[in-house]
Amino acid sequence: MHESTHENASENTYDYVVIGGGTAGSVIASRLTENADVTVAVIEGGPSDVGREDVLTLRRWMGLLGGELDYDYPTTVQPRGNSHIRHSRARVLGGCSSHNTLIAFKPLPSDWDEWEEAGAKGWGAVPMEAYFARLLNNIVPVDEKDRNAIARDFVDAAQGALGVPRVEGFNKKPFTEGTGFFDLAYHPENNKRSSASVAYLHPVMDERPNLTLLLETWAYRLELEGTRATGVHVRAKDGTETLVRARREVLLCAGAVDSPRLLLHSGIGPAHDLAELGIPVAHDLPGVGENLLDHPESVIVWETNGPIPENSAMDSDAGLFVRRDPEQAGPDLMFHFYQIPFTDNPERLGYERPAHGVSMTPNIPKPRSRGRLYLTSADPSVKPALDFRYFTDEDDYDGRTLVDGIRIARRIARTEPLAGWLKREVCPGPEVTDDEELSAYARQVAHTVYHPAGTCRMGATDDPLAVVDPELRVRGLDGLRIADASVFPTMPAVNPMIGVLMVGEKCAELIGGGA
Ligand SMILES: Cc1cc2nc3c(=O)[nH]c(=O)nc-3n(C[C@H](O)[C@H](O)[C@H](O)COP(=O)(O)OP(=O)(O)OC[C@H]3O[C@@H](n4cnc5c(N)ncnc54)[C@H](O)[C@@H]3O)c2cc1C
Repeated sequence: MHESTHENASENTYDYVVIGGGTAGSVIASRLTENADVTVAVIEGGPSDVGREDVLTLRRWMGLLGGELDYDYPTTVQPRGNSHIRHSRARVLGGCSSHNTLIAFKPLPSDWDEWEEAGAKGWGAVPMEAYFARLLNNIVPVDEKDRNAIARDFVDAAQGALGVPRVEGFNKKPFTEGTGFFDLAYHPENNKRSSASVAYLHPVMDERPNLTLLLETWAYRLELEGTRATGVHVRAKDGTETLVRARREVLLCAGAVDSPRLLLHSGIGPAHDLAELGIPVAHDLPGVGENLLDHPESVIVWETNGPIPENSAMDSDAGLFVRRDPEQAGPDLMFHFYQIPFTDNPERLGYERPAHGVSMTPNIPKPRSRGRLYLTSADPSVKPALDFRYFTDEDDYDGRTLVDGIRIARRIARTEPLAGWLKREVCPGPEVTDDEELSAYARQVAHTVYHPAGTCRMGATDDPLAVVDPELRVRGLDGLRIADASVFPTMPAVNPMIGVLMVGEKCAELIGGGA
């Protein structure tokens, strides 16, 4: 790794400038620098994760949320949802793959095919398969020693109650339903993360003089010359401001919140909104910040008869997919099973956290509500507004899905061998039974699975609301691609990180800079 001194223009010029050393950015920087003739600078807002046990130990993930390594974005008031949700976004090398739970699902064929139908030509299931095979992360099933007895009994009870298949290895073949332990990107022998940074940057960062990591450095405005992006203005930890230049391309990988945020502050976005804030319009691109997607979830909590065994990979190691509507191409309800009482949101409504307990968190794989990210100030240090418009879809599909989720969760809880562990339902509580009350509860305590996406969505070149074309190039500009969760045209039914890593792999190939 080369240390930059910010001294002069030639030192601050690289072939490629990657903004955001997160999940997708780590993949791209690593792949591009396989070619020793190519120079790459990574602008990363956070510090290195090297040697940081608090980051590298998967099971410590919850301790990172809301802390100094979290950008911690609030949501706007959600009239039909929970206005108190804080969206964790990691400020550290590896990005959210350095503080997430590393559940590793290859997106389903129907997810990719939906992208292709949305105008992302070349992103269908068949061509995308190759990128999964390339991933360097250690993707393995939850190890036997990490399989907690109550999680095993949850899987048995889910299978018994619903008749869904037991799945051992969710990535082996496409599924519509099933229950089992997840695949995780981790090293079971020491519970170490196999994040994007661990898998892609750690093995090479001290060895490649063509890779420069500018850590704790914040990108606040793109440099445009006419319609060409030529670099980015950054501020280092000590306050020094520099222009980092790209000879070939700028690659924006700052995530679903910060990629559109940086575009907007650079005058790239809906012209009317920018003008209202006094930001000079460089390029009118109405889709920037639109199509804000997420996987919303709710929670149902039980007190257990006694303590739960300690062993686990990360306290939510098993889950369940259900397809209520056989017309759907994939699952339409998903559950994480937590071996802990997850009462953060219910406590606001007066519920108490039991000493020992478990939770099921039903979520909506294909939510229909769409939100929007926008700026409220021309000051780049002011956080953008995130209006997810949770539970606002016309037919209340999203709200109804969570009600179904609570009912299904109760059926599983009544079924052995899980039933014998459970003392009582803490929240919403057995007395809450009618649809309206369940819906009100489910939405008030709603949480996020932390999957914001879609705010710079990919689409056909002539789609006026697409932000990037199928080669990830920002429409109407040169020298600028985006590769991260923001380019998702639609939400995969499964957890998105593997999809983001695959976007990174494909982006590196599109650039053609690899070895
Ligand atoms: C708590 C949590 C748990 C999750 N669990 C799972 C899971 O188990 N499985 C799963 O599939 N998905 C999970 N996810 C979602 C998944 O982690 C994300 O969708 C994915 O990692 C996003 O990758 P990205 O490349 O889009 O952005 P990120 O990984 O967030 O990368 C963005 C990077 O850009 C940097 N950055 C941003 N703005 C700037 C700027 N202006 N200047 C410089 N640097 C900047 C950030 O510091 C960060 O490193 C979880 C997310 C969270 C938060």
